[in-house]
Amino acid sequence: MAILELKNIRKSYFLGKEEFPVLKGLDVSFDKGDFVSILGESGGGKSTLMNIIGGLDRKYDGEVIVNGVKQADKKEKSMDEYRRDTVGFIFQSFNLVSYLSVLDNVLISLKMTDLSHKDQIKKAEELLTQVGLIEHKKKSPNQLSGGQKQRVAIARALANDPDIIIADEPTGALDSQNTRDVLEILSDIAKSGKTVIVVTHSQEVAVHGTRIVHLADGQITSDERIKTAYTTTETPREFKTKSLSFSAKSRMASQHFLHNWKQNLMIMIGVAIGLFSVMFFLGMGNGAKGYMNKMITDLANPNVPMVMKRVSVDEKKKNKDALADTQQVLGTNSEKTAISDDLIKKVEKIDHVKKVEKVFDVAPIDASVTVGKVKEAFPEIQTWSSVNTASSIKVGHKPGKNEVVIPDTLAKKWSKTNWKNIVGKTIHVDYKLVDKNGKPVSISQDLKVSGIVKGSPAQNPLTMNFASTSKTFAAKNVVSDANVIVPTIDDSHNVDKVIKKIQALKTDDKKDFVTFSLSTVLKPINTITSIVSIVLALIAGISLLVSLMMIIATTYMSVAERTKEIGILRALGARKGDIRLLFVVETVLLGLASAALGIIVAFIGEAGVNAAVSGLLDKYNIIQVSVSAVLGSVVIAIVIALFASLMPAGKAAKLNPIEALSND
Ligand SMILES: Nc1ncnc2c1ncn2[C@@H]1O[C@H](COP(=O)(O)OP(=O)(O)OP(=O)(O)O)[C@@H](O)[C@H]1O
Repeated sequence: MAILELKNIRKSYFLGKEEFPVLKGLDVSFDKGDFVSILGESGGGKSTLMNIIGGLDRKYDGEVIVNGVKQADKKEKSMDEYRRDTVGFIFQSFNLVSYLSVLDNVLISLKMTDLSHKDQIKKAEELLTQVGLIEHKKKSPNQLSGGQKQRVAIARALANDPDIIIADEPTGALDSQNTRDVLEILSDIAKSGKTVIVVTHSQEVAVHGTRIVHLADGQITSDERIKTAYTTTETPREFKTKSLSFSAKSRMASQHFLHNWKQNLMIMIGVAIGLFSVMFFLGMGNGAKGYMNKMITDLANPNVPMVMKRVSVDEKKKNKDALADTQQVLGTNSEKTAISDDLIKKVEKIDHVKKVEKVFDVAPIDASVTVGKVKEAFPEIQTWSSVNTASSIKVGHKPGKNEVVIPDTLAKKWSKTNWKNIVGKTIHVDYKLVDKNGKPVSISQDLKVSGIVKGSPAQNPLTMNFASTSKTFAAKNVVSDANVIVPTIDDSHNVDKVIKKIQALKTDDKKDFVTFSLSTVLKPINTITSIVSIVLALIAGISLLVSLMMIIATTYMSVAERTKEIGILRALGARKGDIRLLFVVETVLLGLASAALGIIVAFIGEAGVNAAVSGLLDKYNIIQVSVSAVLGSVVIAIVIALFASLMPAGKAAKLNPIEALSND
């Protein structure tokens, strides 16, 4: 039975509206085991006929019947399957894929089968043994002679065990010895029961076969049988063909990526610089924000607000301005700023408030502190509360009964070298306050130093214990109610909520309190730092647009360079989508490699800059590249790569396989 029948095949090319008929109602059929040579004058339509037989051309009239089954729908998908399953191509110019080894070239076809990877390699090696090239399997095509290249191409054409082998001038580029070798192999293929159809101008080739068909003016003009077709007992194919798997495509993409490493490295450096800059500036923003927060929170707890009596009579004044009014009189007018227990209870009742501590913040008159032989003035007395952080104490602990925490510069007045030893020693303080009758009273106290904080007595308060200070004040008829209260809030997320409620508390329609919270000071600082670092990162990100253009341009170039390869893959049965994905995967690989490089450089830069400025910033890491910035840069790289590959990969997929194959 004929394996292939062509009935009334008509094919015309059109230039504009003008029709150029090439095949004009051609009828021919081919048997199993036949070695058919198609001869004819140049331009007679031989290649056109081969493209139809090979399933590369779908635009013709007439019927192609394969194994008794009419090629009915001629849809792209069924033609891909047909090429993969039924035909094997051999070209005059070999058409091997230059960046793949001899073995990998044969494997392309085998990757479109359901054989295991191990069996695919076994089969490829058997085929290379069959064509006498097994010892050359690791070579690249450009390390082979013309005859060897054609034998690799034959092995590749045979790999998926097709019924029909189509060869377009297979010996056209070979010397006589190689021509003889190739013809022998083609005869053997026919003897194995396959149909070999060869287009040739050479009489030597033609007489080697079993049948010679002449084509002229779009018709078969003669059909001469030289020998009977070879007969063999059919051995059924031991595998099925299938489309190229994702892993096979990924492997090919990575092979080309590595082959093209120099060009890819240049692009990677470009993209990596952009990604590095974005990560670096965001990391600098994080670091700067963190450093400023640390500086401030080392001094006081930002989640603990300070609450003071509102003295302003103007109810419309915002908290910020009313706070300034209170602060003007806070240290000196204890009557006006004293907070009664009833008011404290109001704060205690607010949701999320765990406890309320009482604090004095007073600015005494004629205040001096005597440390050993040195007497120093000091501006302010405060009492310890949760506002003060334990970490602010460099040596010692918070003040207990009749104890005081002093600034370190004062401790250094006592002893330059052994200043820490002042902890546990007693110092003397003298100051004046105004009592309840408005009369100045002198207070003189001996206090034990319990701890040392950073600062100077000219600017920093002496920090005492509330209970004992309150007692001292009461003994001198000085107002002993706190003038500051410090609520502790259960969770930092509730701070703003509680502050708002405190600001809204009223007695006789007049607001009770003003508040001061470091978190409100930190907020604008953090916002500004974030904005600056994001703007810098965005400016750096512009370079990523340049990278995007660079990848688009190089992928287009790559499609142009690899047009022939695309044609070969399509001829072997790869689908449009396979071609698209090959380019997309390779570009995504490029994106990922760029991201990896960018991340490495960002971490090196981070470590370098942090080490360089560590001395200036108390060992604080001013560059802090975050995990989200790292993950973000990977995502950006992938998105850029996908976006950049979209158009070029689409173009590659749309290439007409016939035109792609004839590309020089
Ligand atoms: N894509 C095309 N568009 C228009 N005309 C075409 C196209 N491809 C082929 N032709 C024309 O169709 C005719 C047959 O071409 P074909 O390549 O099939 O001839 P051939 O017999 O294989 O020639 P050769 O022996 O020189 O390879 C030629 O006149 C050619 O110019």
